[in-house]
Amino acid sequence: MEDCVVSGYDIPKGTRLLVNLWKIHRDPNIWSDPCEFKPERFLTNQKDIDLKGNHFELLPFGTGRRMCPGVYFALQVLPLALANVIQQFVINRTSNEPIDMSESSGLTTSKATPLEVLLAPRLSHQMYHVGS
Ligand code: HEM
Repeated sequence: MEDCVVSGYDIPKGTRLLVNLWKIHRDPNIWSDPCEFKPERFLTNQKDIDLKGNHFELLPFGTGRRMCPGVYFALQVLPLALANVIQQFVINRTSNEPIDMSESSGLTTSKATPLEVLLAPRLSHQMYHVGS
């Protein structure tokens, strides 16, 4: 390792650098309304974005040689798991209050206020049979 310069900043060798993905993922030069929950952006103007570490404006799985080795597994399983929940349950809110989207701080970001929902079976009860 050697001393280096990143974007004009002198970085001595041995420095531990943490990349602030929260900031990158809310860069207003890339994302319109960066703090708004707009999943449809990935079906429209950002539909060609690559999640696998090649487009540095969105790095949910990291990038480079230490990026997440579970990326392909996660991308296969997550839509299946979500589709199963949506297919099998009617999901309702417990109140009509606007959803509090504020975030807690930490190494990873989660909702400051948990979202409470009610799940009701959508299918006939035989469809939920598990075990022997
Ligand atoms: C939505 C699901 C997931 C997300 C968003 C995610 C995200 C990440 C991120 C951001 C890293 C750090 C990459 C870096 O340091 O640059 C990581 C590392 C890692 N992930 Fe995932 N991950 C997910 C699912 C999984 C799954 C399903 C597995 C295993 C089956 C997995 C196994 C690992 C391992 C072993 C590392 C450490 C890699 C290393 O340090 O070399 N992840 N993941």
